[in-house]
Amino acid sequence: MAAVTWRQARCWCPSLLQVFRFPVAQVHLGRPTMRASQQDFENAMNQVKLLKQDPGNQVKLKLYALYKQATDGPCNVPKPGVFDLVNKAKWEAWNALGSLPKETARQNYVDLVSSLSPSSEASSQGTHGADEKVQESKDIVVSSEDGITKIMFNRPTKKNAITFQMYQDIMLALKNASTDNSAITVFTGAGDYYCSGNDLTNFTSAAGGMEEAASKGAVVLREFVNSFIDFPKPLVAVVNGPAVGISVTLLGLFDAVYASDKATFHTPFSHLGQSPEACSSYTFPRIMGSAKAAEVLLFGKKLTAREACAHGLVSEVFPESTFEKEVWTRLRAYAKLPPNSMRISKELIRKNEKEKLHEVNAEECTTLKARWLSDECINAIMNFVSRKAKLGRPQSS
Ligand SMILES: CCCCCCCCCCC/C=C/C(=O)SCCNC(=O)CCNC(=O)[C@H](O)C(C)(C)COP(=O)(O)OP(=O)(O)OC[C@H]1O[C@@H](n2cnc3c(N)ncnc32)[C@H](O)[C@@H]1OP(=O)(O)O
Repeated sequence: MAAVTWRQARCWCPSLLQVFRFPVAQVHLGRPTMRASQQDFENAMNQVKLLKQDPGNQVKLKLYALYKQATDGPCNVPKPGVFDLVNKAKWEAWNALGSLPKETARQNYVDLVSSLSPSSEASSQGTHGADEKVQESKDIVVSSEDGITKIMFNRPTKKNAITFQMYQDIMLALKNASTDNSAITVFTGAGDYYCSGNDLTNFTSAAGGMEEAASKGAVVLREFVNSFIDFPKPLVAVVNGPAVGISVTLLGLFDAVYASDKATFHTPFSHLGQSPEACSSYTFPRIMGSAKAAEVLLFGKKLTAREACAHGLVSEVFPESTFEKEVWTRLRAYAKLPPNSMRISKELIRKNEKEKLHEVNAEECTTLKARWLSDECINAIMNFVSRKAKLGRPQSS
């Protein structure tokens, strides 16, 4: 329906940039709380007016929606009538942003404009077309095809362990995916593992002392998990092999989890002298019940894919031989569903617990920061780094 309306709108009004008339003078912004300042935002608005090439109606609608969200907040004006095609298309684009915070909308607006400017045309952030690589980074590969943005852990020689840079790349990928043309976003892993969790050398290789690394780690982790809590589109994990640590706990924030029958789910936090993250101290007991969650989070009990499915963490398990084919066929069909409807439904599902999730995330990060400085954790990491310990092997003291 939306596509038809938009096509009609294009015929009726070829120059939507004029129709949208970005009202620079009417901007009243609060104190910026994220990275894009008011000045960045205003600069971006001016940059839009200087664009040499028409960015296309889709992009203009997106700009309009982000601008309105950043300045007025969520759309709460009545929907224009069916024959008011242009305003209806604009309203729909704005309304689709749901409760996206003003600061995030402002940041996304600035990012979108910067991706349109000539200087960044050749940069890593491309426009999001079919089967297109949309983000170049060594260990996180982002591509877009058939309405699906795929974010792939791509460090198979290290079992896709997540480095500091990969945390940053994933946050950027999620931010881009939240406003690109795709309907759903999918995480998967390259090679035999889905992901072996946090790279245990993140802390040992960090510049500065442990104290500094722990403080930085807590900030990065909080921001990283927030980007999953706030992600507005359906988020799906295609778990192609074993998953460890944070790659497991994050699954509690996904909308669907499809697993190969060779996947396993392991959260060895006590073995590592650490504590749960990614809101799992809240999501896991809710998903699997407190008794099973305790086994998994306190005692590090590894779940098979079928066990994880029986306990509600996994949506469905597929035989390894047909896993990729079956799952991607299904996802391509899901990606054809009306995207606004999916976003709105997700928002309804998440709305009542978003605040709670942010609260839990903050508390888990504070707890982890202290854990990272504990002897238990430092010894466990040093044991791994010096190859004395690996999951499943007894730890030396
Ligand atoms: C400035 C600070 C910034 C910090 C940024 C934020 C921090 C947020 C932290 C959030 C908290 C997260 C917690 C977790 O995720 S806890 C879980 C951590 N993961 C592990 O404990 C797994 C450790 N790995 C293993 O036990 C085994 O490698 C594994 C069972 C996964 C596989 O064993 P296998 O025998 O099949 O393979 P190898 O051991 O030979 O592995 C191949 C190579 O990969 C390296 N590897 C694997 N996993 C990790 C890892 N998690 N971290 C670092 N390196 C890893 C392994 O060392 C091998 O490398 P080499 O070939 O060079 O020896």
